[in-house]
Amino acid sequence: MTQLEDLLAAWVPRQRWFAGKGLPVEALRIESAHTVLDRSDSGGPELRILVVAVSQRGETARYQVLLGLRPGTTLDADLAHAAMGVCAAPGRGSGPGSATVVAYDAAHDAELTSHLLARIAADDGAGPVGFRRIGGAPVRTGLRSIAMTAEQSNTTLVFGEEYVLKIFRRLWPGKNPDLELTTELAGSRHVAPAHGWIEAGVRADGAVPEQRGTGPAPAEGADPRPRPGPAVPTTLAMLQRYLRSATDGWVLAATSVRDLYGSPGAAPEEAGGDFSGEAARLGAATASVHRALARALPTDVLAPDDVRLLAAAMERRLDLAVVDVPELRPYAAPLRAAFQAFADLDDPLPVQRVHGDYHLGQVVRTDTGWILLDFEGEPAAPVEERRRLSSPLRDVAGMLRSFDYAARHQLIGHIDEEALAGPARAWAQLNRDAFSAGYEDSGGVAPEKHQVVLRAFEYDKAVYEVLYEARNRPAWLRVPLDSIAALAAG
Ligand SMILES: Nc1ncnc2c1ncn2[C@@H]1O[C@H](COP(=O)(O)OP(=O)(O)O)[C@@H](O)[C@H]1O
Ligand SMILES: O=P(O)(O)O[C@H]1O[C@H](CO)[C@@H](O[C@H]2O[C@H](CO)[C@@H](O)[C@H](O)[C@H]2O)[C@H](O)[C@H]1O
Repeated sequence: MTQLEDLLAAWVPRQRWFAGKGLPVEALRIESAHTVLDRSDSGGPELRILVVAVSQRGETARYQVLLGLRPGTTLDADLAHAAMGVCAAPGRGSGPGSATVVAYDAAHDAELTSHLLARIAADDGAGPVGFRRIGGAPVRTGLRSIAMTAEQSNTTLVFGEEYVLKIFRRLWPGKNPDLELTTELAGSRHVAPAHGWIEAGVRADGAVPEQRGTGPAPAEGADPRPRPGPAVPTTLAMLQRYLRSATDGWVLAATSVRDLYGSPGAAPEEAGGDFSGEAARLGAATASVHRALARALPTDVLAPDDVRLLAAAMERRLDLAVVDVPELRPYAAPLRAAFQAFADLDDPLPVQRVHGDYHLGQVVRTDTGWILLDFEGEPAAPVEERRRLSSPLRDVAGMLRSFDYAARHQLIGHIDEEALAGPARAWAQLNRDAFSAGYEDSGGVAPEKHQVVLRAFEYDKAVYEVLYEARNRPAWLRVPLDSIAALAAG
């Protein structure tokens, strides 16, 4: 490993966006490095876009790192928190007398990120990294960026009060579904318009060389790891309009819950921060986006045999989750029964492109209504799976789970936990019902008429959440586990 790879091997696994938490890193390698800016000749900074391949449990995942390099051994105080460490200037030899640089996360360096915006504005598609602008409207440049501090799977930079640049961290070859669906939904009043993107060739893993079963025996000494396949044009970042008046749906819902918990004896619809009107409007916005997706992109109807395969995949995910999170084991039987009931329905299932990771943190309330964000799908799922057509009820189930999350998460460690369990249930039920009614009234299917399908999707999401929390926020593991326990009991 180079000195820089050593620094990255210590830094990458500590980042919020690193998806492989909890598993040892077997190897880390810089797979490609693209120079966006090089002022090193005059003692200035460099900006490089790195694709870093990280191997864990024999599988390779690729991550994007915006690498800043500055000469010397220290950074100014405003960048110190972004430092990875000191190394010999990469690519310029490491012998005596070679230059020493500080490597750091350039997402925090507004001087460097301004070049990303300028290149998108110039629609500069000439080099190995394509900077593309959407449509004829100019993109404003010269704006300073600030990295958002939200708990995120990616990194979002806010430029002035005009744009956000979402830097995709885990890279999957091809067009990112967030860019794909956001551009397909251009014109929807529930989606923030995209203004451009950045892309570069990223390798996918090819086939594993050795053949099992009937294939020819592997050559002696053959490397059993998957060989990198050809480079595929891959989205690295998306530029989108910044929604100035946006308030996170999660924050609004959590405020309403807090208000209820602070009003002993009040019913959720009577407490000052009643959220049910917003929940109904959110249901309507969701139905509107589902309709727009169905108009713009292919739809299909799954035959009962394919529905059974879907249910079997849910069971498989459960089996894997039980191995990683043994606390799930007591509920495995009722979860399995729900998936089986879905398989036994013997009904065709209409499918289309959907959001795929729908929850209150993916929607913001603006002065013009609810806006849906982040059409990337579940960050941990392979991209082919995330592009697959699915039932819109999957998104409905995701949001219903989120009402449950909003109601329960403040119970953890609350001194009145027992007394508040009832109000928490009532809050979740009121908002689940309001969302479902808004969804149906705006032309979506009636969720309550599809209980078996909905329950299977809700359980599947809850199993995903158990794994997500175990890996990312163990203190929250109780939230989905308690929901599963309650669902299983009812
Ligand atoms: N266009 C935007 N305008 C204002 N805030 C935004 C915008 N896009 C994202 N955000 C904020 O950033 C948060 C994270 O964005 P998201 O796209 O969900 O990133 P991630 O996939 O990393 O979770 C959102 O919950 C929202 O609060
Ligand atoms: O927003 P992301 O794409 O990063 O989604 C991941 O992280 C979410 C948490 O930030 C996680 O959502 C879970 O917690 C939310 C509250 O923080 C809650 O609203 C959701 O209902 C719950 O699923 C999401 O599952 C994960 O993919």
